[in-house]
Amino acid sequence: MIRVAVSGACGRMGSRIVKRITKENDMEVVAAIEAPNTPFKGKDVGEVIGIGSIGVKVTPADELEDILKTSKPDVVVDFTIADAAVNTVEKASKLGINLVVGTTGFSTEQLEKIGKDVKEGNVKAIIAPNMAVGVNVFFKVLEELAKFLPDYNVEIMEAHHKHKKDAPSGTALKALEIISAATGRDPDEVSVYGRKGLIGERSDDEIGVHAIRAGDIVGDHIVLFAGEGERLEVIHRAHSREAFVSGVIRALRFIEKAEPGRISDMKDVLGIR
Ligand SMILES: NC(=O)c1ccc[n+]([C@@H]2O[C@H](COP(=O)([O-])OP(=O)(O)OC[C@H]3O[C@@H](n4cnc5c(N)ncnc54)[C@H](O)[C@@H]3O)[C@@H](O)[C@H]2O)c1
Ligand SMILES: O=C(O)C1=N[C@H](C(=O)O)CCC1
Repeated sequence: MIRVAVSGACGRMGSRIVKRITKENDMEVVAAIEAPNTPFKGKDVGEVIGIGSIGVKVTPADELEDILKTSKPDVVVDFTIADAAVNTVEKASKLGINLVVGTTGFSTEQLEKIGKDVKEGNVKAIIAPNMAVGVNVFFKVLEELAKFLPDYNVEIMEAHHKHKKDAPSGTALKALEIISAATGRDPDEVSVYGRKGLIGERSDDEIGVHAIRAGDIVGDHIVLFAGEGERLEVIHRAHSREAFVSGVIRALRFIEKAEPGRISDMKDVLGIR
């Protein structure tokens, strides 16, 4: 039985992850962590998220270390916000607890600290900005297309719900990273985030990245490769957050096989080379 602690347990993703785990026969929720000021402290997380009591109470994040020591999870799943996830990784790594992290919006420095903590703790960690199987195939398609179309102009567009706090999406940034690497470009040099004013002609090297926030859009990503007289558009549309949750469940079943001390991603989980 895989013992799972969920951080962000009452959020859009965390609540769906808790709900799904309760339906699986090889895993169980042993801790539900929420924001330090959560109004749900001490309440049964199942009742909070509307599935009925599951016998696990909501714990505020300032008690994270204690609840990890007492609940003894095999894995901590984090779908929170960047600052919180950095703390989750630090505390879990020090306690030798494996990690599945879906949170996005990390700074470069935060990603470096996460990598350092995972290495020092020699824990197994699966960290991915998008856990949907289709998106990770989409990433592979982008890598191959970029190699065949190095001279085409690339624009990356993403659309998410109005509640999303970070922009552009972690998925869009990963697409930028993949295409840049496949075409020998430095993403920090070529990325252009939106455009406004008398900006002059577009350089061929630049990669546009554009974020739309509206309504209840679950998650759309469109990447276009535009050349002379034609363009290719690769599109992924998430219809439901269940696409991400299914990826989390796959990651939870994979993690025992992951390499300790390094950050694995969904390519490792899905066997995509
Ligand atoms: N990797 C993926 O497949 C994937 C899919 C969806 C969302 N995400 C990312 O997951 C994150 C959460 O998305 P969401 O839509 O669930 O957001 P959300 O705001 O609905 O949920 C976040 C939850 O974290 C809680 N929280 C805040 N600070 C905390 C702390 N210090 N400790 C514990 N919990 C804390 C909040 O109270 C909230 O309940 C975002 O970064 C988003 O980009 C990733
Ligand atoms: O709902 C969100 O927030 C999502 N964020 C991920 C990202 O930032 O790439 C993708 C899935 C949805």
